[in-house]
Parts: sequence; C-alpha cells; structure tokens
Amino acid sequence: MSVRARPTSPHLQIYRWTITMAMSIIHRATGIANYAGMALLVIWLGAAAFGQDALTSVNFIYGSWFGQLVLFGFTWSLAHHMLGGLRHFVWDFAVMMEPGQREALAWANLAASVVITLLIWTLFVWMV
Ligand code: HEM
Repeated sequence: MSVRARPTSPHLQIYRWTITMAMSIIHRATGIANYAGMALLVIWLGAAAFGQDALTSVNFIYGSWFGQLVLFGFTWSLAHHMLGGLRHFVWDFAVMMEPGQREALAWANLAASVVITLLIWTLFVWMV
C-alpha cells in the first residue's frame, strides 16, 4: 500500500534561522543552565556551612580547569539571561519591535553578555 506524503508543519529545520529565533532558544537554554548553576552555588554555600574540609574539596573542584570552564559558562548564562529579561522588559513598552530594531537588540544582547562576562572575570577572578 502506498503512503501518501502528508503535509509537514514548519519546524526548526524548515524555518530560516534568524538571530531573534536563536536568541529566543538561547534564552530558554540559559534559563535551564541557570537552574543548574544555582545548584552549584548552593553546593558551595552548603560546603562552607559544613566546614573547612568540605569547602576546600569544593574549591578544589571548582578551581580546576573544568570547574572554571563551567563557572565561566554559568556567568555568561546569567548575564545573557538577565539581558534577555531586560529585552522583554523593553518590549513590554511596545518599542524596539520593528524589523531591524529587534535584530539590533538581539545582537546587542549577545555582545553585552560577552562583555559583561569578561568584565566580571577580569575584575573578580583574573586580576585577584
Ligand atoms: C538564576 C536565575 C534564573 C533562572 C533559574 C531562570 C530561569 C528561567 C527559565 C527556565 C525560563 C524559561 C521558561 C520557559 O521558556 O518556559 C526563564 C524565562 C524568563 N526569564 Fe528567567 N531565570 C533566571 C533569572 C532571570 C532574570 C534575572 C531575569 C530578568 C532580568 C529573567 C527574565 C526572564 C523572562 C522575561 C523570561 C521569559 C522569556 C519568554 O517569555 O520567552 N530571568 N527563566
């Protein structure tokens, strides 16, 4: 029996990628990453409350190259998500929604998140 091709509804592999679409997906992904990152913060605070040995162990893991990579990613995730939240706040006033404006805002979100992350790490990690 031959199967008749059914119409396909649009999905990610069909839509042309745009920066606003990518930012929307990244906003949700960073929201999820923020949950995981907050768990790392709670583990660190818990270890500090537990005692010096526990704190030293967690600091050792977080201070390793992999730990630093994860924390760097978490910093970027927080910065990117916070700026994304502010972007939604701007849209709440029904501005910056026209073609060109929304793309500019999305690129600014991405660029500022990288700048803020590098600034935080420069000031609070690399220069300390
Ligand atoms: C550790 C802190 C945070 C966590 C764990 C978190 C988590 C999340 C998650 C999982 C989502 C996705 C929800 C969904 O798509 O159904 C989300 C959406 C959102 N977050 Fe956050 N978030 C955090 C901080 C923030 C901050 C600081 C802001 C604002 C400055 C913010 C603004 C928003 C907004 C506006 C949305 C909705 C976006 C939309 O409608 O598409 N979030 N957040």
